[in-house]
Amino acid sequence: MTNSRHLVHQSDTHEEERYRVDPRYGVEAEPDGDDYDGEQLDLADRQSLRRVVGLSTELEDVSEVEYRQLRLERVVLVGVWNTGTAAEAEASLRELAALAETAGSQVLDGVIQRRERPDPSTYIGSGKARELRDVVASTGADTVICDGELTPAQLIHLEDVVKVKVVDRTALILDIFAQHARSREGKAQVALAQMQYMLPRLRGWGQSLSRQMGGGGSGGSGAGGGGGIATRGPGETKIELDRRRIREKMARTRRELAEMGKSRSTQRQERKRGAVPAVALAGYTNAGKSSLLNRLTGAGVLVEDALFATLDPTVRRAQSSSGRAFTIADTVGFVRHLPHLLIDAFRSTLEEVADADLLLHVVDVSDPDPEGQIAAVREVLQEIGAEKVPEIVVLNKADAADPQTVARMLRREPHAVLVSARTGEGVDKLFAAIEADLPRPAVEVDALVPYGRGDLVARVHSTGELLSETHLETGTRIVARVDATLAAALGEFAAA
Ligand SMILES: Nc1nc2c(ncn2[C@@H]2O[C@H](COP(=O)(O)OP(=O)(O)OP(=O)(O)O)[C@@H](O)[C@H]2O)c(=O)[nH]1
Ligand SMILES: [Mg+2]
Repeated sequence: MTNSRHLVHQSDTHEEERYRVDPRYGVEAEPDGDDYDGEQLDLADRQSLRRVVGLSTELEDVSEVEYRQLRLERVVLVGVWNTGTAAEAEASLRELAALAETAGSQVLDGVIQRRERPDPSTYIGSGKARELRDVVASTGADTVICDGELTPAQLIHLEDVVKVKVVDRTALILDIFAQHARSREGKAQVALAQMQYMLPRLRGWGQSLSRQMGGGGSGGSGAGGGGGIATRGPGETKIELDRRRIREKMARTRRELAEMGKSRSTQRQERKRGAVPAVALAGYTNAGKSSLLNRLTGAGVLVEDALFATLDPTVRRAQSSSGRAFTIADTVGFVRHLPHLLIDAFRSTLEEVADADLLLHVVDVSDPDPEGQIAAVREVLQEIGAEKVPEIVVLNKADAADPQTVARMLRREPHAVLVSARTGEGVDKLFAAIEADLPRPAVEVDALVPYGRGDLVARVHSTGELLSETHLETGTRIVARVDATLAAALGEFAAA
């Protein structure tokens, strides 16, 4: 079907979805009597869904179409369990609860349903949806959060039954990211993901446009079911405008991000040219990446017992035990079912990880299911093309971990180092492991450097791998592995 208003109008009685328009337009979509009777809320009920416009200030000027704001809500969680064990389903819902709390919500209750696959219409099926409505009513919740990604139609149908707003995991994670983004790049990345999320949902609402005239919102021109060009009302123009403005803003944001990505990659190239190896921290959210960065470098990076505390990559300099310099980058944490549009939006940040010489994959070993976290992180690593980067598994929070879990993890991940960023335990071993795994500079040199060229000796110390150093009468005899640039600089002093 084409995108034409006209066609949409003609076929809209067959559409499954219902459509909404911001009540402030005065053109709240009218139920189409034929199709939607039983499920339709009346206008008052609809408005009692307490819709709030705009997910973040960033988006407010983009679109005035309604959006499901999450902050400070009283929520009930609902999950559909179709694979894995009951314990896994529960763990997933507990994580959803932690995410909801991170977003500022108060979790009142959680419901899990076993189904082959989510119900195409209401996600949990109509019977369960009615049960959920009772839970919502008895707890006084104002929001339901589903542990998955729902289609716009599922969200709307479920809302009609439970009579409060329904959001999905993707929207929740987007909201957390929006609250936490600080840098210009981070904000732009989140805004892009939010706009992408909104666009298909806008289309649904936009399709009610043909009813807007008949709905009386624009002064009752009386077009009724007539259709055709004449039915295009101001509301329609407005939605079209919103949609176009979102697309334009998305294009603009993409261009800005591309620019920022370019300067980030230039910086990275420069670091590369300086032959300073790049180490990146990666891992599940709340695993302790920022704490570890602070331990390794003394950097004052925000540490918080919250999911997704870090969204902006921080790059710091550090030194291995033998004095070799390397950079170390903190990054955004990963989570199960990280929305794809976020991975896309954060691609340039995540390139920091894919381009690293060495990954420190930080795992919270005090978690009941560290294996699940590792699997989720590796899935994302693969998606961003970082699966070939050498990796050290860092089992963090040793101080709080169950010894049996630790033993199990050490057996499972032989190339792992057990540490506690909190107590400092194991950090020396981690430094030694990093040292051993840093890429070896390419060229072996043997040079007699005159005492006047202490700068070259210092460069060998900080960027090369020193094999031997002897102080002779005429200068310092150095045998070392260094990168090509430094090898060239040392060329004129090559020992015979
Ligand atoms: N007991 C214990 N707690 C730790 C340790 N390391 C970090 N934590 C705590 O774990 C929580 C998360 O730490 P962060 O360093 O913010 O974790 P992160 O991986 O950077 O998290 P995000 O940026 O949110 O993805 C904080 O409350 C830390 O104090 C540790 O070794 N032991
Ligand atoms: Mg962090």
